[in-house]
Amino acid sequence: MGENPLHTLKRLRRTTPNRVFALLYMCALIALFYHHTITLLHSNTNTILHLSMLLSDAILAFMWATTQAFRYRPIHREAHPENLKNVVHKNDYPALDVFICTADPYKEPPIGVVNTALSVMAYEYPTEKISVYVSDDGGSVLTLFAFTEAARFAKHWLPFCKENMIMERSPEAYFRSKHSNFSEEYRNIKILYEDMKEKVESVLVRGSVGDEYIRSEHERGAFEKWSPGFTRNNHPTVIQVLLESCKDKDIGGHCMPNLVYISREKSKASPHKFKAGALNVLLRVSATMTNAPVILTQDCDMYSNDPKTTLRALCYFLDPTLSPEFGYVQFPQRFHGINKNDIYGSELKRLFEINSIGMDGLNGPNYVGTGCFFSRRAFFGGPSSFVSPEIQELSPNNVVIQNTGSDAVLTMAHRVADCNYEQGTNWGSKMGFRYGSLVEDYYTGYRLQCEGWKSVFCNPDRPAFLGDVPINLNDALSQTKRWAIGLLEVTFSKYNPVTFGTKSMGILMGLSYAHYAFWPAWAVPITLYGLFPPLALLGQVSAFPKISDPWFYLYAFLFLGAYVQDFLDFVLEGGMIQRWCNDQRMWNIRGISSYLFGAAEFAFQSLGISAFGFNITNKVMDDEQNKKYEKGLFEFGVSSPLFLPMTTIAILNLVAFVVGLITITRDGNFGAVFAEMFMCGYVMVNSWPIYEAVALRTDRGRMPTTITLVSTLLVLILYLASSFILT
Ligand SMILES: O=c1ccn([C@@H]2O[C@H](COP(=O)(O)OP(=O)(O)O[C@H]3O[C@H](CO)[C@@H](O)[C@H](O)[C@H]3O)[C@@H](O)[C@H]2O)c(=O)[nH]1
Ligand SMILES: [Mn+2]
Repeated sequence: MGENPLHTLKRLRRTTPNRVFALLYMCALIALFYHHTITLLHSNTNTILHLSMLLSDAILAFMWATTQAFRYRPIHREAHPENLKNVVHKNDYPALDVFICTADPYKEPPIGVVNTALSVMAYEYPTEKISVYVSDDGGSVLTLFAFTEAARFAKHWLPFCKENMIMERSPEAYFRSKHSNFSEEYRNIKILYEDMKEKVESVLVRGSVGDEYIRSEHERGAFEKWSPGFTRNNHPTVIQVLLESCKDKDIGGHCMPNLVYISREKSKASPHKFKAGALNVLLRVSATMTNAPVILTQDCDMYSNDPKTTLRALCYFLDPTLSPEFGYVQFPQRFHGINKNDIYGSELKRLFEINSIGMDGLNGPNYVGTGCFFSRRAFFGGPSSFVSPEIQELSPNNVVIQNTGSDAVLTMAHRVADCNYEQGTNWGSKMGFRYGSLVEDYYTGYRLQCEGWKSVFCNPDRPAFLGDVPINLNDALSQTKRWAIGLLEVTFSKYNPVTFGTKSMGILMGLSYAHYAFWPAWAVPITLYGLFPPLALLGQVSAFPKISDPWFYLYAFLFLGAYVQDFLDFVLEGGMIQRWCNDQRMWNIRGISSYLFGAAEFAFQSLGISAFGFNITNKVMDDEQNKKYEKGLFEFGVSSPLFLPMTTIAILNLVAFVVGLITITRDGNFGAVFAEMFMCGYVMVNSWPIYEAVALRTDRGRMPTTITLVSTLLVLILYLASSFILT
């Protein structure tokens, strides 16, 4: 294989400068803590201020240390699917089971889920080897209806894509990108699609499947499973084989892939474990039907943007030289419809790309919930410590001999989808996707890697998958708030990455996972840096060294060093400068909203005061909001408590800055307050959309008056309180 490798990798040139800089920065940090110590020892005033700054800097320094793991050995990989033919014949490609999760037809419109399914069904891959399993946690007949329609449409769509070598195999994306081809074939397929879409959407609006849409007794039988007592939280299992490989043919007479709809049994009496629970049901049901050795997990909005993606993944699966510990290939989450400057930092480039290439040079990237090809074996214990499932049929090496739709298979499939099936088994603890965190993706990948599995990051230029992003601030922040809660669940478990992770995987991998586990800790320095410099200005005390003090330059170096390096990381990975500016703004905003509230909710839950769930991110496009998003305007609009701290801090810093300016013009000692003024200025620049929303806008997306009023009150309270602390 030497001449025609399946994949290659190269180490990035920035590695050595990164390491040198890390040493330099570490020395600066030691000096900083020395300075903190002497300040605390030598002054007997403003102890709370100094301790707050010390705590903030300690957390920032710890987070800095964790990022060094990502910068230690970043690599770029490239897959060469054109060389696959030298290694294996098409007929010997492994079978592929695709898992698509959806959970609410009103937040995740079924037509979108259908598009995702169609895009993978149409992969450039032997069709009879593909099986698509759709998990519907919404337990909705509307979603099943959409999929019965999709099964029919697929018989036209798959041959159309393959004959015309189409790249966008999600019909919605295809018709969006190509609206000027007027061949008859194009027109026909478009009519079929529009027709399906209209039916699916009108059924959704009506909330039930009308008689006129039911085409056979078989279909009627399926829809009648929604008997009167059927609710999304309490219903029996529904499994519907909509297409059966090779029994069903497309219009050209070729095989269709398997397409199976599953809504697992739900009962109020047993916890369903959200997405991890759904994925484990899919693991088991698919085991009874096809038991493919390769599994692809997909969120319902993440459609395939490149039909050759599975072949890229195969380059790693079929390489005998990769260690036997190879567990999964992760493609980054990438998105469509992000506005030009990415105002909400939705690209999450650091999370999905920059940190991933760093981990790729170690044991491999973390799992991000979607766009990931797993070896089925990875869900059953470590590479050399197989954990056998409770029944032989679920074992990763079991060969299924009966047909997907046969009675025996269906009986078994129903059995393993029961809500009580997992009682007394290893599912969720030692087997399958792991329970115990709202970020089941992060947690599962982490546990697999602790068991010894390695992974690979695959980031082709053309995005392999594209998904939706939240288009209003509240949705965007609620999503990261859920992540923060999920991460804290891991941090405060016995699997904390600093202890358990470093022990199982070594210091660098442990630090990589610790970086995420401690994300919510950013709330502390970001909040304190938002409060103390302006309060110090107002109280005429100093939080930082004066400009004439040599220590000032240490602060300047630490601030600029971190910022410039962050900027370079972003831009060298192909990021746009404007997007970086918004990315760092959103980092600040998340710190004082998502992370702060996530930590608070986690604390309440731990004390038994409240319980949290998985709030699904909205994927419905509101036209008015979308227009504003396209223009790059922040959408506030709702009186969300998430907006309170950021508005308070924005107002406080503005007031302090103005007061600071007045004192400077009066007394003329600019150098004494430069650092505090600079921090206020920095907060103000990042708060620009907030000022706009509070004072300048009149549209529905402006800051609700209650938020502004409460925030102003909070500023007053903070100011009064600070006069007791700062002396
Ligand atoms: O009880 C549930 C809740 C969610 N989902 C599905 O999980 C997916 C992700 O949900 P979404 O609301 O889109 O959350 P995001 O925050 O956008 O998702 C990210 O974060 C999640 C963990 O919080 C991961 O599961 C996802 O893969 C990752 O993309 C969707 O397909 C949902 O249908 C379920 O199947 N069952
Ligand atoms: Mn999502």
